[in-house]
Amino acid sequence: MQFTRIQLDSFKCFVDESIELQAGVTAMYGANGAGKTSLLEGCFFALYGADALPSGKNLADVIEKGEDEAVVELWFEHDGNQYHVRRQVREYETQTDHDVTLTTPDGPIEDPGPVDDAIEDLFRLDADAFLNCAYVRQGDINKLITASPSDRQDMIDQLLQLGKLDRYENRMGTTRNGIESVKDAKEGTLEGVRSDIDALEDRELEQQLERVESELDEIGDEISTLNDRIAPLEDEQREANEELESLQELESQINDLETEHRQVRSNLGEERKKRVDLENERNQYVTQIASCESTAADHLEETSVESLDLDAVKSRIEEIDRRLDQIETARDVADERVSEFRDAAEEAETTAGELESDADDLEGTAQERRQEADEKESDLSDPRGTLENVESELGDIEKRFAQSSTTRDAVESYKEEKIAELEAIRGELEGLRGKLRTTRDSVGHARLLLIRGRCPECGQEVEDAPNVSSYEEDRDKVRRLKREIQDKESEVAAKEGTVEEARSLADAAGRYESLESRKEDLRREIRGQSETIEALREEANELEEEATTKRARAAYNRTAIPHLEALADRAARARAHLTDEMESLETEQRALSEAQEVLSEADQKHRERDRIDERLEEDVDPQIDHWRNERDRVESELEGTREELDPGRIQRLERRRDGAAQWQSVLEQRRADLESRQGELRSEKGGINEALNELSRKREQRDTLSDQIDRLETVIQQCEAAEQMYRDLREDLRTRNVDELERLLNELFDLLYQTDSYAHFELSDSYELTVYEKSGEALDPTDLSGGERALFNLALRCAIYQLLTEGLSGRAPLPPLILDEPTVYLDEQHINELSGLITRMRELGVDQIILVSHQEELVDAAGERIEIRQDSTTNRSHVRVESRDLLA
Ligand SMILES: Nc1ncnc2c1ncn2[C@@H]1O[C@H](COP(=O)(O)OP(=O)(O)OP(=O)(O)O)[C@@H](O)[C@H]1O
Ligand SMILES: [Zn+2]
Repeated sequence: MQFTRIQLDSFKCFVDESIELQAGVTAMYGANGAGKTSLLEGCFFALYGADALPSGKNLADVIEKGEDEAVVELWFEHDGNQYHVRRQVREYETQTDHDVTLTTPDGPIEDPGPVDDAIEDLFRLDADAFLNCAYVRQGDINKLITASPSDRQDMIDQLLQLGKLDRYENRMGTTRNGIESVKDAKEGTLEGVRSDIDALEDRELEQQLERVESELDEIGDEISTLNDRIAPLEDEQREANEELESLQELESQINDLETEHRQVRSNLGEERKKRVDLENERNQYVTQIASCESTAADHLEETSVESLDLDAVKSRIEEIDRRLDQIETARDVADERVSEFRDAAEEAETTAGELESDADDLEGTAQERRQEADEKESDLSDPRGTLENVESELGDIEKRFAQSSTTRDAVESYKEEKIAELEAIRGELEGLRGKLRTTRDSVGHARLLLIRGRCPECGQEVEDAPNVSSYEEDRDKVRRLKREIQDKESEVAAKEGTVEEARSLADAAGRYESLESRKEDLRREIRGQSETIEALREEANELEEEATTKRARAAYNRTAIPHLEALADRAARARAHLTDEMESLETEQRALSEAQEVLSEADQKHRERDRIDERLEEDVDPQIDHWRNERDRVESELEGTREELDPGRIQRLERRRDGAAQWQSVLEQRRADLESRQGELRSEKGGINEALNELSRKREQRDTLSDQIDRLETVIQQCEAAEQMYRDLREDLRTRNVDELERLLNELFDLLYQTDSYAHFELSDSYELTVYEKSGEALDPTDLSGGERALFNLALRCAIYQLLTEGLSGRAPLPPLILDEPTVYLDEQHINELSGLITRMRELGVDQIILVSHQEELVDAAGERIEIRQDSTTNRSHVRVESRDLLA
C-alpha cells in the first residue's frame, strides 16, 4: 500500500500544493515551522477526518487562517487498486460543514460516517491504531513503551485484530446480562401470579355463588306479589283525584265570576261618573258662548255689518283693507302732484331770471362785435392806395412793349439775338481792318523797292519792272477798304443802340413779374379783411336775435307761475279728503276686529260643545249600556254555579283517596327494601363471577411464564458457552502472538543493538515488557535511555509490522510507515542503525516510508527528497521535490 499524491488547498500553511509521492523512502526536510508536520497531518486528516485531529482541536482549525474552506485530497494504491479520498471543510458563521467522498473501484462513497467505516475496513486500522502502528507523530516515539501494560495490551490486541474477539466476548456478556435480567423479571411476575391463585382458591367461590342465586329467586317472587297489590290502590287514588279536580274547577269558576262581577260594577260606576263630568263641562261652554255673542253685538253696532255672522265680519274687514290700500296709493299720488306743481312754479321763476340775464349778456357781446368791424374797415384804406399805384405802373410797362418789336415773353431771346448780331458785325469790321493793314504794308514795301529800282517781288534789279502793275492794284484796294471800314463802323453804332434798347426792355419785363405778384398779395389781404368784417357784423346780428328769443321765453315762464300754484293747491285739498275717509275706515276696522275675535272664540266653544255631545252619544252612553248588561249576565251565571257545588262530597272523596295512598306507601317501602337487597346480591354475584374468570386467567399466565423461564435459561447457558469460547480463543491467539512478537522483537533488537550490554527482551502474556542485561539483571524498558527507548519502540513497531505481514488471516495491508523526526534522541551511531531498521522495514514489504528529519545522512539516503520552505513574507509553505535519480 502507498500514497501516490496529495493535494492541499487552504490547508493550514498550504495555499495550493500538489505533491507526487513515490514508493520507497521519501525524506522531507526544511527549516522549523516550514510545514513538514502539517503535510503529514494532511495525509492523516485525509484518511481519518475528525478522528485525526489532536485532542482539543476542531475541524475549523485545519482551514488556512483567513480562509473559510479547506480541501485535502489523497490518492493511494492498495492491492493494485486506485483510491481517492477528498475531504472538504467549510466554516460558516456558527457551524462547520464537513463533506467527504471516497472513490473506490466499486464506486464512490459519500459522507463522513460511511467513508470512515470504509477506510477502517481497507486499512484494518482506526485512527488510534494507525497512530500506534504506522504514524509516529513528532514526540510520540515512546508511546508503546510508556503505556501501561493493559493499555499496551489493548493497542497491540487491536493491531493484531485480537480486540475483535474481546469485543465479541463483551457483546456476548452484555447479551447474557440482558437475558438474565429478563428472566429475573419473569420469575418475579410468576411468584406474584402463584400467590394470587392461592388467595382466589381459598375463597370457595362456587358455594358462595349457589347461596346468592337461591336468595335472589325468593326476593323476585315476593316483589311480584307486592306489585299485584299496589296496582288497584293506584287506580282508586287516580279516580278520586279526577273527581276532586272537576269539583275544584267549579270553585275556581265561582271565584273568577266574583272577580269579574266586581270589575264590571266598577267599570259601570266609572262610566256614569264620566257622563256627569261631561255634562258639567258642556253647560260651561253654553254660558261662555252667550257672553261672547253679546260682546260681539256691542262691537258691531258701530259698523256697517248687521248680523252676528263671522264670515260677513271677515269679508267687511277685507273690503276695508282693499279700500285702505287704494286710499294709500291715491294719497301718495296726491302728495307727488302737490310737490311736482310747486317745484314747477319755482323752476319757472328761476328759468325766467336766467333767460333775462342771458339776453343781457348776448346784447353786450353784439355791441363789441360791431365796434371791432368798424375799426377793421378804417384800417383797409392803406393797402387800397398801394394797389392803385402798382396797377398804373403795370399799365406803363404794357404800353412800352406794345410799341416795341418784341413781347414780354420773347424779350430775353430777342436781347441775345441782337447782341449776337452786334458781335458778328464787329467781327466783320476787324477783318476789314486786318486786310487794310496788310495791303498798306505791301504798298509801302513796293514803294521802297521802286525807289531803289528793284522789283518789289523778287528784289532783283528791274528793267522793265514786271510787277509795277500790282502796286497800283494794291493802292486801289487800300482806298476801297477804307470806305468799306467807314460803312461798317456806322453799322456797328446803329446795332449798339438796338442792343441797349433790348436790354432795357428785358429789365422792364422783370419788374412787371414782381409787380404782378405784389398786386395779387394786396388783393388777397384786402379780400381777407373784408370777410372778417362781414363775419363780425353777422355774429352781432345773430347774438341780438338770440337775446330777443330769450326775452320772449322769460316772459312766457312768468305767466305760467300762478297757474302752477293753483294746481298744487287743488291736489293738496284732494289729499285731505282721502285722509278723512281713511281714518273713519280704520275706526270701523278696529271694531270689526274685536267682534271677529269674540265671534271666533264663540265658534270654538260651539265646536267644543258639539264634541262633548258626540262623545256622550257615541262613546259614554253605549258603554254604560254595555256594562249594565254585563253585570246582569255575571250575576245570573254566579247564581247557577253556586247551586251546582256540594261541599260534603269533596270531604268524602278526600278521605277515600288519602286512605289508599297510606296503604300504598307501606307496600312500596317493603318493595324498595327488597329491591335494594336484590341489588346487593346481584353485584355480589358479579364479583364472584369476575373472581372466577380472574382465577382461570391467572392459571393460564402461570403456565406461560414457567415455559418462558425454562427457555431463557437455555439461552443463558448458550451465551456463557460462547463467551468462554471467545475468551479461550483470544488467550490462545495472544499466547501465540506474544511468543511470536517476543521472538521478532529480540531478533530485530539484536540486529539494531548488537554492541550493547542487553541480553534479550521478555514479553509476558499480559504484554509486560522486561529487558534483561547480559549480567542477568531485569530492567523496566522505561529505565532505558532516550535513544534506546526510541530504537526499542521502532523495533517493537517493526515487529508488529512483521507479525502483520506474516498475517493471521490472509495478507494484511501494510500502510505507509510515517516517521516525524524519529532521530531526536539518537546519536550518530544509532542514526545509522535507524537506517538499517528502515531498510529492514522495506524488506519486510512496507511499500512506502515517509520520514521527516533534519539529519543529513537520513535525508541523503532517501530515494526521494522533498524540501519544504516557508515564504517569509506570506508565512505560507511551498514544496520542492528532488529525486535522487535526478541528483545523481
Ligand atoms: N490553520 C493555519 N493556517 C495558516 N498557518 C498555519 C495554520 N496552522 C498552522 N500554521 C502554521 O504552519 C507552519 C508550519 O508548522 P509545522 O508544524 O508544519 O512546521 P514544521 O515544518 O513541522 O516545523 P518543525 O521543524 O519545527 O517541526 C507554522 O508556522 C504554523 O504557524
Ligand atoms: Zn515538525
